[in-house]
Amino acid sequence: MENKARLLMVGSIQGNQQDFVGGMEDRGWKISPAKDLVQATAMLADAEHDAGIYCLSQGRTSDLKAMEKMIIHSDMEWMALVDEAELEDPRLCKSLSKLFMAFQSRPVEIDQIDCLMQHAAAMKQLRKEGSYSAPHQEAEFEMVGTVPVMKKLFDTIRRVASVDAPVFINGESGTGKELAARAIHERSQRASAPFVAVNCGALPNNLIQSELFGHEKGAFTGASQQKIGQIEAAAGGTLFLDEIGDLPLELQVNLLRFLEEKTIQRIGAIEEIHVDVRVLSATHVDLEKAVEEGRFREDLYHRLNVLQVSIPPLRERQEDIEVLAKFFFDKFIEDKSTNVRGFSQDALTLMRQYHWPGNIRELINRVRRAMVMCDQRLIKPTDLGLERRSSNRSIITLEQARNNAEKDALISALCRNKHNVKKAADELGVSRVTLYRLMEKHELTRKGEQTVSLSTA
Ligand SMILES: Nc1ncnc2c1ncn2[C@@H]1O[C@H](COP(=O)(O)OP(=O)(O)OP(=O)(O)O)[C@@H](O)[C@H]1O
Repeated sequence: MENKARLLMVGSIQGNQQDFVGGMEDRGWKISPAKDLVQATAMLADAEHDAGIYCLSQGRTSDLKAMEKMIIHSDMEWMALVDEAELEDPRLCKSLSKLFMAFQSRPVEIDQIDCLMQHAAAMKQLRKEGSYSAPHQEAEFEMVGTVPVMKKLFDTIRRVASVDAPVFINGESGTGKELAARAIHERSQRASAPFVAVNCGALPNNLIQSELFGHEKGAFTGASQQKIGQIEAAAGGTLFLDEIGDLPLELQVNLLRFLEEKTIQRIGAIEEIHVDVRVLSATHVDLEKAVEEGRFREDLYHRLNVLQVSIPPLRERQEDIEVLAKFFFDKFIEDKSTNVRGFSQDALTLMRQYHWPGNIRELINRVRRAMVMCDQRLIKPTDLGLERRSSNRSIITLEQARNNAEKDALISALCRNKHNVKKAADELGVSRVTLYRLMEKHELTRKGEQTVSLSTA
């Protein structure tokens, strides 16, 4: 009896309720009947249920808001039982399509209800297993990636973390440079000391000196207090200088001196202070070009660029787009009461085709937006607010278009089949050997069984 799946039944089927309950129990269900929403909410708080059936009673559509609230918070799938006439109410139809996995018009079809509710219970089970198999997703500073280039990046991060030399991180805006810097710090011997990030491009020139080096009381007009600079604040730990290319030339000299001598002088101070800090820096501009053009000191460039970490743009990590989108979806679903269950195939295809100029930061915002905009169970392309690639990308040849389509089809089949090559090949109607050849052609990973992630928490 205890192992029976639990079905919460709200309201009355308006037929022979006893027969229905008996029939469902014969089919292996344990029914918890609730006469109204208040009782149902209390029962949900009291015990875990596997699925729900909501019996609407005519003239009670005023309860829609309360019903929506209960269903959204219930963490399981529901079906509705309605009278044909009720389907004429557009508000009710909207709620049905948004909140329920299915509905049935009276009179009841018990076998069909049993079948639907079994699907519902299976979905709940699947979600539960999914969340248990990915405990790493709770880590605080976490980099998700499955493609070979990301695995290489994780390996580089691990290696540079174990050495105490300056690291130069380069990558487009929003690719994860700061996250990589934190990952290096968290994995280094300095992990228990502070990690201080300074965006050199965000501060006006006259403030950067005092921000980095600090000042003494009365050092300049307005310096009413002594101020510890960010370099000193990072003592013993790591200083991350983002947008280093924006550092004014006169400050580049001071930074170079600090890197060479490991001492700083607060503005207005006489003595020098020894500070032990590891410097990581990053830029999304071409620093070599800045050196050539005389905007960045060559000696400082070489000082900062002892070890390098390069982060590829998202559009070059096509296989990761879906993984990341789902990763952020799962993350946000925890803090939002939403009935959205995931992405439609069309939305996933569009995401793979999109150019992602803002990289992962943009992906995060698109997923957030889509979860708010979505009024159905699966996110649609329009919810993402992305333009089709064809409208904002350059002209491509027919061969490139074929190649792109082929790659998209491979990625979709592999993702759908959890990287089981045999199943993906069957689905695509090719042999395993052909699929391997095509994967090699498109540089797709063979061992994508699990998401590789670098967790620094
Ligand atoms: N591989 C990844 N896995 C999960 N989240 C990521 C990954 N890379 C970046 N992010 C997230 O994307 C966002 C942008 O990352 P981050 O700020 O590190 O980028 P950035 O390259 O430093 O950006 P900018 O150039 O604008 O300073 C952050 O919320 C970060 O947590």
